[in-house]
Amino acid sequence: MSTSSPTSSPDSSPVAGRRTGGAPILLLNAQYLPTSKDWRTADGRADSPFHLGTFVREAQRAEAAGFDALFQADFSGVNRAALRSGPPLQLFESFQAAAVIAGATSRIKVMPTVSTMYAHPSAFARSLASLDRLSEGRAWINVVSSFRPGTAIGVKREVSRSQHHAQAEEFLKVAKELWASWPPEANTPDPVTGHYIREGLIKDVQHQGEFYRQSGPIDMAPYSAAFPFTLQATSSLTGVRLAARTADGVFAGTPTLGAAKELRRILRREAVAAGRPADSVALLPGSYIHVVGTREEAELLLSAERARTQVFGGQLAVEQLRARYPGLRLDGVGPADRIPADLISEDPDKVFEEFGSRYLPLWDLARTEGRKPGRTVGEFAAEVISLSEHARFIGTAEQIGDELRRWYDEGGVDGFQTILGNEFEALCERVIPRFLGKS
Ligand SMILES: Cc1cc2nc3c(=O)[nH]c(=O)nc-3n(C[C@H](O)[C@H](O)[C@H](O)COP(=O)(O)O)c2cc1C
Repeated sequence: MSTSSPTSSPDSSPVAGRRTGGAPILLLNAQYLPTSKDWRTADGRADSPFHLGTFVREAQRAEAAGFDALFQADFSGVNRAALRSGPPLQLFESFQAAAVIAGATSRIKVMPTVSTMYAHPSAFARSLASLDRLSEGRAWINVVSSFRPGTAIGVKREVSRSQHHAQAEEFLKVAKELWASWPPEANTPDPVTGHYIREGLIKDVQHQGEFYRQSGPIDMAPYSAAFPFTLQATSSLTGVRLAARTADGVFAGTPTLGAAKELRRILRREAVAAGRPADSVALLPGSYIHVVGTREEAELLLSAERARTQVFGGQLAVEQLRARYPGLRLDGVGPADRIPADLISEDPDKVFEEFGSRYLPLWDLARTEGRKPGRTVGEFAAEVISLSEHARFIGTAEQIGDELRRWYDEGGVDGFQTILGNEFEALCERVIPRFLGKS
C-alpha cells in the first residue's frame, strides 16, 4: 500500500459527496445485530452472533444492497436485564470489528462508535486514523456520550450530565485538530533529500482546555484529508445545536413522520444559525424494519396490535403515560375523559426546547389523533405507550420500501439508520432496492 492519500478539496465533506447535481442528501446506514435473526430458531442459532463471519457476510449483503455505511453502536458497561432475554448486543469492540469488515468489503463505509465520556481524543484520533488507512478512506464515526455511568467501566471522576455536551465539543475539537495536524502532503517520500515523510509539514497541536490537554501532533497519518463523516446520537436541543456546529448527521429517535419533520426543520435551522448550509447535517432517524410475506399478514399483525392497544387503553395506560412523560398536563384527568386542550404546547419548538425529541411524537399525536371527535385520554395514552423509541415499519418489503420513500420524499428525513428488526436479508435484498427505486 502506498503512503499517499487523497488531498483535501472544498467538496470533500462526506455529505457533499453523497449529493449529486444539487439533489438532496440520501444516506442509508445499516446496523446488523445478533437480534437481527431470531436466535430461538435453529436457523437463527446457526448464524452464531459470536461469529465475526456472520457480521462480515451481512456487511457484504448491505454493501451489495446500496447501503452507505455499516454502523455499530457501542455501550459502556453491561445491561444485565438485556442479557436475561437474548444474545448480548456487544460482541466485538467496534473499531476492531470495523477493521475486519473493511477488509472484506470495498465500498461500504465502516462506522464504529466512540464515547466522548470515556475515550480520550488522542487515542480515539489514532484509532480512527488507523481505521481510515486500513479501509482506504472508508472510516466514519458514530459519536455518543453514553447512557450508563462511567463507574461501570472504572472511571473515578464522573463528568456531570450537564457538562457532557461541552466535553463532547472539546473532545471533537481536539480530535479534528489532531487529524489535520498530519496532512496527506506530508506523506510524499523524496529520494533526493532522503526524507520519507516531510516532517516539517506535521504541525503540533497545543491545547489546554477544560477537559483535555494536548501537545504534539497525531502519531499516525490519516488516509483522508477531511475528518470522517461524524454522526451524533442525541435527543436534546443542546445536542442538536452541538451537532449543527460539529457533525455531518444526527441519529435520533422519531417514531412518527410528523416528529421527524419537525426535528429536521429544527436541525436545519440550527445549522444555518451555526453558519453552515441548512443541508450540511443530515437527519437519520432510527428505524425498525419488520418484513412479512403478504399484505394480509401485515394487516393481521397491525390489527392485532391495534386491538391490544385498545384493550390496554385504561387507567394503567394513563398511569404509564404520566410516569413516562411527566411534562404532560394530565392533572385530575381519567381514561374516559376528553383530551385536555392544554395537554402539551401546540408549538413544536417549545416542546423540543423543554423536553427534547422524546416529546415530539406526543405533540404530533395530540394535534392529529387527539383532535379526532370523541377521542379519550385512555386511547391517546395507549397509542403513545405503544410507540417505540424509533420508527417501526411493518409490512411486505414493497410496502416498507414505499413507506420509507414517503418519509424521505415528504421531507421528514435525509435517510435512515436501520436498526434491530428481523429479516436483514429481506431488508437488503427487497426493501432497500424498492426504496432506491431499483425494483
Ligand atoms: C438515537 C440515540 C442513540 C444512542 N446510541 C447510543 C449508543 O449506542 N451508546 C451510548 O452509550 N449512548 C447512546 N446514546 C446516548 C447519547 O449519546 C446521549 O448520551 C444521550 O442521548 C443524552 O444526550 P442528549 O441530551 O443530547 O440526548 C444514544 C442516544 C440517542 C438519542
